[in-house]
Amino acid sequence: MANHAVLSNAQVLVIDDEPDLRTLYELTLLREGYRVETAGCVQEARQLLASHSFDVVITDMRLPDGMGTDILQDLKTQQRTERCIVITAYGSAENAVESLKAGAFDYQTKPVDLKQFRTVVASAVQDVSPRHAPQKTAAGSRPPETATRSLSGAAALARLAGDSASMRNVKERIAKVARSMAPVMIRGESGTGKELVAGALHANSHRASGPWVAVNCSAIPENLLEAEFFGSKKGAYTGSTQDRPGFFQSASGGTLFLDEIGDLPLAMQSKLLRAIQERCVRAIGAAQEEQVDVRIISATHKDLPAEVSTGKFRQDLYYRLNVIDIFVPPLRERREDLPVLCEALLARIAEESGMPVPDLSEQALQQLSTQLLPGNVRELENLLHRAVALSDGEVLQFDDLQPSNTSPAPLEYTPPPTVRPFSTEISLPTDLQSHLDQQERDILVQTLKETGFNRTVAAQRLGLSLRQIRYRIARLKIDAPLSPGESPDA
Ligand SMILES: Nc1ncnc2c1ncn2[C@@H]1O[C@H](COP(=O)(O)OP(=O)(O)OP(=O)(O)O)[C@@H](O)[C@H]1O
Repeated sequence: MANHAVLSNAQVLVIDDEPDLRTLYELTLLREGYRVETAGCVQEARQLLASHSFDVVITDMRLPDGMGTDILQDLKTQQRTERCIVITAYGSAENAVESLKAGAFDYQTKPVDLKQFRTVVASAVQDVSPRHAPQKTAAGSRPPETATRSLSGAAALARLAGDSASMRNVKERIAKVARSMAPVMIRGESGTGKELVAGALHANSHRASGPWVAVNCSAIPENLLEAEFFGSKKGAYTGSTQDRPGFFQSASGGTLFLDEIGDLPLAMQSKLLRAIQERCVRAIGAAQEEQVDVRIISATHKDLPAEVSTGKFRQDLYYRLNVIDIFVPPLRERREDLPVLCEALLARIAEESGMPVPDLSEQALQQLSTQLLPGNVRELENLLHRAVALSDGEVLQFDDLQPSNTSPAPLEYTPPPTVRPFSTEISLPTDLQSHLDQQERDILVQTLKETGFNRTVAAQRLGLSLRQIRYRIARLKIDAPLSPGESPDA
């Protein structure tokens, strides 16, 4: 019986040169309620595609007059909306990866498992189903379901603040690859926003209404990894009183985000590879394997090719996960994003704490731009959080902002004009506050002496207001005579 009655008029094109297989696929799809047409070679397929559009195209990789990737290429250059599923020979990982890179929605390996085949076609059809949904809206406008979905996808992209060329690239790439099944690997330093990128990929995919399961691989004790990933059955080990789904089962129909993938131990890497290749997992204590339909997005701050070459990361798993690669640049390479990032982060902080959005003065922004921020956007967020918590007015100050010298200055860092980065080679004081107080006192005393103890002129020289310099003189207990005409309690 068809599971997808509502989508029953979806049109599928099957391309395979083996008549038996063609018939098998055709019958399977007809029983699901789809309308099916078939072709035995590239040329025949092109004729059908030229005559009308389909929802899904399923093509064998090797065809008598060309390759399945030729069809993919056609669809791409003609900017057609058909989702393409490529069927590759068993064990031919390169072909599978190649077709995903070329824009295939998904692939299946031979011999095709019909249950899996139906699931994959159903997700591909669902992805394009709005065209077939009852058109309740005005011609040209989107049916409600798609509108909501694309809105949340757009919102997820908008959450990624930044207008620099590199961030625009990242966003374009997200929009481009979100809707395929291809695994994506996100690289970037800690705190650059990799998880936000992963979330935007999910929100813009056809799985947006499915589950989103984010896992920090480095946070799970090694002996629990298998149970956490693949689940466990009741009684599988002492104390397991009920069946527990693993990450794969929980993410079924959605996206599994594997953060810090580089920290996964080798033994677990092999198990993960198998699960990805076979699309099956076996819960601990289970007799049977179960099929899982998840899209994998992984992230790492490590140099995984280097880990591969030292044998710490499996090369085959690396290739499986890294079909599509997205690099999130560090903040120091997109300093121009600082103002809009601050604005977005402050708006978020204010919303979370139910307070009005504080203003960031030019001066405060200047102060921030002197920071190296090796912790990237997370560090910036923490600084802003602190400033908001400590500020008493609506305009933020960073009175005690210190140079970030916790990690070496990156070589390619170019400071913005007029702002000098702090040297990382200063000798570090043991008591920072008294060290800074002493420096401030020396500067004030020297300026006061040079201006004949005229506080107004000294303040002007140092870019302070009269009130500020008076406050500092008092705080640092500087013994300065009053300037002529100045009242002691002014
Ligand atoms: N472009 C951005 N716009 C707005 N907020 C951002 C942006 N990039 C990162 N953030 C915020 O910075 C914090 C860190 O981001 P995220 O957790 O995505 O980084 P990450 O690269 O995954 O870090 P890690 O490698 O340490 O897991 C989050 O609170 C996130 O919301």
